[in-house]
Amino acid sequence: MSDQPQNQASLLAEALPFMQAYENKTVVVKYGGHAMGNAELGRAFARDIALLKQAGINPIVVHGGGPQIGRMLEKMGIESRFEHGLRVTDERTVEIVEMVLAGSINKEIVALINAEGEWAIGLCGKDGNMVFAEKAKKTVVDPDSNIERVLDLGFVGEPVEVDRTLLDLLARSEMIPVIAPVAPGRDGSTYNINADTFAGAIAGAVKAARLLFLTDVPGVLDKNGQLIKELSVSQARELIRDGTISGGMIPKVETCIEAIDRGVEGVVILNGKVLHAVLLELLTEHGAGTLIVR
Ligand SMILES: Nc1ncnc2c1ncn2[C@@H]1O[C@H](COP(=O)(O)OP(=O)(O)O)[C@@H](O)[C@H]1O
Ligand SMILES: CC(=O)N[C@@H](CCC(=O)OP(=O)(O)O)C(=O)O
Repeated sequence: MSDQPQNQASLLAEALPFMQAYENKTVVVKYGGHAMGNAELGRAFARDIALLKQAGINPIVVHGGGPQIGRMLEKMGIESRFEHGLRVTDERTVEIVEMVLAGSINKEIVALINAEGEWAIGLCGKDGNMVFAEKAKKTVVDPDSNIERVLDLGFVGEPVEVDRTLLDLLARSEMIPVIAPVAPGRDGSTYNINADTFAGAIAGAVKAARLLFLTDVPGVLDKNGQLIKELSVSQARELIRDGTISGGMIPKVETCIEAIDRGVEGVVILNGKVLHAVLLELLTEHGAGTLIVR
């Protein structure tokens, strides 16, 4: 029976080689807005992050909050509009985005990790000059006419500079950074950055051993809704082109490709609605989800 003490101890012992492999390495965990919202899952996520830190691994949490921003915008009577998986962000919207992401959601996650006895610190790209952004220059090809057009997404940014000074300092401390995907521009504006893109930039800058994307689906699904366990960069590009990968999965997969190009060792998209998804993926044989490889 799995609840026998020896079985529980065996499970713990199974983690040892994985802990050794990740010791002193950085793992960036992107906690998506769709994976949040359930108290038990939230506590399990926080405990996983706390356990990684205790095991001598360096976790960095980057969080999203798309659905939560959507709900707040709705309350304020502002319509949400997405293009290519990115929220079209005007001046009023960016204020709300910053309030929801760097305010309430960020502090909720910090509180959850601290409740597990650790020292989380809530940040956004503005803190410690960590991330600077520029207005996103997204182009899309219209599938009917094959003509390329530039999207004007307002205050949507792309990270262009990441300074790892603060992150390196925190890695040597007891602190666990929890980062909201909002960053300043050199032009003085505040930019709303897709949390996947932001996590990829952070993971690339610190040369993370692993970048995990916790979302609300088991991974990348094929046309028949079946999980694709491993996906090469060229296969992933084809699935975006033919529309199998759509919506919020597009920036996620594009980020995976860029992160691999920047030297991140492994990138996994997995279901954050599974209890202890992070520990299962990193410290057991039972990793699930889609692994993106070169
Ligand atoms: N091929 C695909 N495989 C899996 N999910 C997909 C695919 N294409 C589109 N999606 C959508 O992408 C969503 C995940 O992205 P997103 O909504 O941005 O999540 P998160 O908030 O976790 O970042 C899934 O819930 C699903 O609706
Ligand atoms: C530009 C852009 O789209 N920004 C996102 C930022 C939050 C996010 O990415 O949250 P999830 O990871 O939960 O989707 C937004 O405004 O919704």
